[in-house]
Amino acid sequence: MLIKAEKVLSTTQVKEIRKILESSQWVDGKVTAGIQSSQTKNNLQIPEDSDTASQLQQILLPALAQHPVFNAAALPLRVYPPLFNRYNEGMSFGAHIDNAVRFIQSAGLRIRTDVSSTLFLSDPDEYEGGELVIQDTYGEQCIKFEAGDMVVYSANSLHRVNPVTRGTRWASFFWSQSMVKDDGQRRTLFDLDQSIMKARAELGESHDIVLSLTGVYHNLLRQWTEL
Ligand SMILES: O=C(O)CCC(=O)C(=O)O
Ligand SMILES: [Fe+2]
Repeated sequence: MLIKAEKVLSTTQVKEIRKILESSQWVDGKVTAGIQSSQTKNNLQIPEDSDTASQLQQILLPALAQHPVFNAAALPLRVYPPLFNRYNEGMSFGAHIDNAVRFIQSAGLRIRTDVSSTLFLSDPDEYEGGELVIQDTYGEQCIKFEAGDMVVYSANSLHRVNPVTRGTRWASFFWSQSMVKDDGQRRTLFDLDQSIMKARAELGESHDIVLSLTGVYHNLLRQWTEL
C-alpha cells in the first residue's frame, strides 16, 4: 500500500513550520532509531520531547485529523506524535524496516506501527537526491513530493532515503496504529472508499448504489476493526 495524501498542509502552514524548523536545535537522528537502522541512519531530528516538537505537532495533528485521504488510507486508531527530520548535503538513511512497536512517552501508551507516513516540507527543486525509496508489491517506488504533500505506506515495507546531493531535505514522519491491522483489508477498504466517493459525486448521496456500497463498507469495517 502506497498512497499520496495531497495538501495536508497549506503553503502558509509549510512556511510557518519551516521558519520554526530553520531556527531550531537539531540532534543526531540516531536517537529514535533501532539498533540495526541506527547503523545506516545519517540525518538530524528535532528532539522528541522539546517545546518545538510539541508546537509543530499542534499545527500538524489537526491537519491530519481532517485529511480525508490520510484517514481513509490509515484508518488510524493511534497516531504517534509527528517527528521532524532534516538531511543536509551528504546525509541519507539506508534500507530498513521501522520498529514494530513504539512507546508514546507523552501518552504512556504503546503503539503498533501499521502505517508509516512522510510529509514533505521542502519542494523538489530545493534539493537533489533525497528520494524516499519504498519497496512495494510493484517494485521500488521513488517518492519526492511537493511541500505539504504526504506519502502513506505500509510500515512493513523496506525503505530508504537516498543521499541528498544538493540543498537540504526537510520532512515530518510518523506512524499510525490502524483500526485495521491487515494490510490487504486496509487496502480493500481504501479502494472501496474511493469508489464510493466517485459514485456519490456522479450519482448523488441517496442513490441506491451509493447506499448499498456504503453499507458494505461499514459492514466490512465492523468485521475487520480491532479497537
Ligand atoms: O525521512 C523520511 O522520509 C523517512 C524517515 C524514516 O524512514 C525513519 O525515520 O524511519
Ligand atoms: Fe523508516
